[in-house]
Amino acid sequence: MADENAKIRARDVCVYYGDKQAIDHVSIDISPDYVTAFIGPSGCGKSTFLRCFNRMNDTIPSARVTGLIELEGDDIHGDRMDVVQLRARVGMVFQKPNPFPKSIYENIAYGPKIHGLAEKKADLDVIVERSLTRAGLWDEVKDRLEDSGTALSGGQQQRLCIARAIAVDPEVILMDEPASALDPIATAKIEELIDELSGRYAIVIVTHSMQQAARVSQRTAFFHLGKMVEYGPTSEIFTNPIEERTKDYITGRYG
Ligand SMILES: Nc1ncnc2c1ncn2[C@@H]1O[C@H](COP(=O)(O)OP(=O)(O)OP(=O)(O)O)[C@@H](O)[C@H]1O
Repeated sequence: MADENAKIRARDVCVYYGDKQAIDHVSIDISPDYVTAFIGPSGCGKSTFLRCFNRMNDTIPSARVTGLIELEGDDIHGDRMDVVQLRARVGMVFQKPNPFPKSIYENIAYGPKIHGLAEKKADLDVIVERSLTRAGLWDEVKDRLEDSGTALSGGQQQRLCIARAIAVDPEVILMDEPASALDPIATAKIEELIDELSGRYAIVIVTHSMQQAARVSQRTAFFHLGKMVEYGPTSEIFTNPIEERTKDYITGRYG
């Protein structure tokens, strides 16, 4: 399972909410060479584990994370790790699009400004155009950059959120069911976008849809009751799983 190109290395990660254990000794490498999908029945811990990678569980008072997580060899829980910086390097896209109640331009420009990535307005303009172009949204919004981000359609808002994550030059993008609130056409656009972004960024996607996991990912991790039961190439997980629990899930016996 060790991957020499790994951006993130997680080893023996456990997560507890108070006394309740939600993740039980999970180890995985996350590489930019492929899109990784986390699948499994509701409540198995997919989102909890995903949130470990940029310390989003820190925002939940009862949550406690143990084990080792490294980003490019640096312990993300180490004293030298700046959490704001970490969350720029490991960006996140949520289930429900959550643009800031600001203009389309400001939604993208805000991160680069606070991270000091642009000195002049002209530099910011370049970042805004590049990020929106990469997120497949530029042509749709280039004439209305001053309109509010919240005035866009749901699918456009989600691509705006992806552009916002891209704008601060992340190494990893975490996506927690990014298309579950979208219609099939908007979903297809997000899936195309994931395909285009893969290779440039290490992408991890939590999804309830096995069809979506099969379409967008090259590696799949199947979770059950807080454990990572099986991990491997997506095609093998879906056609020739080793574990009985994986077989039961993908054949629809539970979940
Ligand atoms: N903030 C929280 N406080 C307490 N328990 C939580 C919290 N968030 C999640 N849990 C519990 O941790 C376990 C894993 O939840 P998690 O949301 O990570 O699962 P999931 O696989 O992503 O589920 P779903 O597919 O339904 O989103 C569940 O038992 C859930 O009830």
